[in-house]
Amino acid sequence: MSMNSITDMVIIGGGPAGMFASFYAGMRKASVKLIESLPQLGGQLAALYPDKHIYDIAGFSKITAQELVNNLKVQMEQFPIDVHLGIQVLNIVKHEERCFEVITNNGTHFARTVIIAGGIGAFQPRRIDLPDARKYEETNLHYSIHDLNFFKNKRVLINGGGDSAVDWALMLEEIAATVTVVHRRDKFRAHEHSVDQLMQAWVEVKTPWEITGLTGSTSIKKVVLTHCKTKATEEIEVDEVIVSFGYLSALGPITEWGIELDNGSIIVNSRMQTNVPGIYAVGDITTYPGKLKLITVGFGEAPTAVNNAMVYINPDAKLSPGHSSHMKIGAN
Ligand SMILES: Cc1cc2nc3c(=O)[nH]c(=O)nc-3n(C[C@H](O)[C@H](O)[C@H](O)COP(=O)(O)OP(=O)(O)OC[C@H]3O[C@@H](n4cnc5c(N)ncnc54)[C@H](O)[C@@H]3O)c2cc1C
Repeated sequence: MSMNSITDMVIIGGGPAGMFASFYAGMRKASVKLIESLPQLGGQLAALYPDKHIYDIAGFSKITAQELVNNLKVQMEQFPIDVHLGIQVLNIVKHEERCFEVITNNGTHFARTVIIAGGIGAFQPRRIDLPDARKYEETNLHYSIHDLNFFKNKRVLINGGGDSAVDWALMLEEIAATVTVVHRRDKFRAHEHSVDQLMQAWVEVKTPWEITGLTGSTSIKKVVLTHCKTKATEEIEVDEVIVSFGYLSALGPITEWGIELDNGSIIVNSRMQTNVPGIYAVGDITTYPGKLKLITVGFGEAPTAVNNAMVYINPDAKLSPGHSSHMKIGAN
């Protein structure tokens, strides 16, 4: 292994704490890989409450969670952060001083230091509970949308009653050949305004129905629906099925990495270092006396972890980089 194949920092978790830590590490000229299990950045903000306003971020009287995530992305993009989405870190193995092997479900990365910003754990979509559903994930069963054009002129069925299900239906209305929304309750949980739009769109809305069967050899050809009250059934031919039941999060493997925990949170010292020298932690996943699980606290912990990690990598490095206002960053 050449020294060049070792990254200065692997940051685990692309929530606000991991994103800001990535930016800050970039500002300190560290090479950085950011690994996130979801297909998108933003952690709880993007997954759980993108449209809600947040009022306790310094300098913003209010900002929506998704806007804050977008701003963090712009800030990060000033540096060549190597972002890996849809990848879950399974284990960290320490080989020698300043060499950690970060093992994921899609390969291994070597790092001089690791910063864990895993929040409340790796998010996974809440899956539909039907036999064979997992095999269709290889073909036409989706839990998120990456490219709307993929659905162009296709017959799309969306299952779910929250904001994502309704928003996706409205976005696909103009692109797909047909859009059917299936929800097991009569009432949607989405914003009233979006639900009104959905009812006026040419989207077919089927409530209270649920999916009780999927048929097709390698891809779903037909979806079996059952009416939740009358138990009547019907079949719909489809090209693509999108399931939007929200997310589950689980600390899962993080608890097995040999890092000292207290009640599921990682114990850190005032340098944000764990019991394993060279592994740091920031954000909701950390604990210490007086810890508050707030975005702004994670933002404060990130520079502490990064600057101390810089000294761990090179004991001659300065702990404080000085003030950013003395630096020249970006185009201006
Ligand atoms: C409804 C709601 C409203 C809130 N409102 C506010 C508010 O107004 N103000 C405020 O300060 N806070 C608020 N919070 C709390 C705030 O969202 C959290 O404090 C913040 O998200 C923590 O950021 P984080 O980066 O530490 O973790 P997270 O946002 O949880 O991000 C962690 C990321 O790490 C990823 N991850 C975990 N394990 C792995 C792994 N093994 N491999 C790869 N990726 C992994 C996860 O998928 C996740 O994306 C709110 C929370 C909720 C649920």
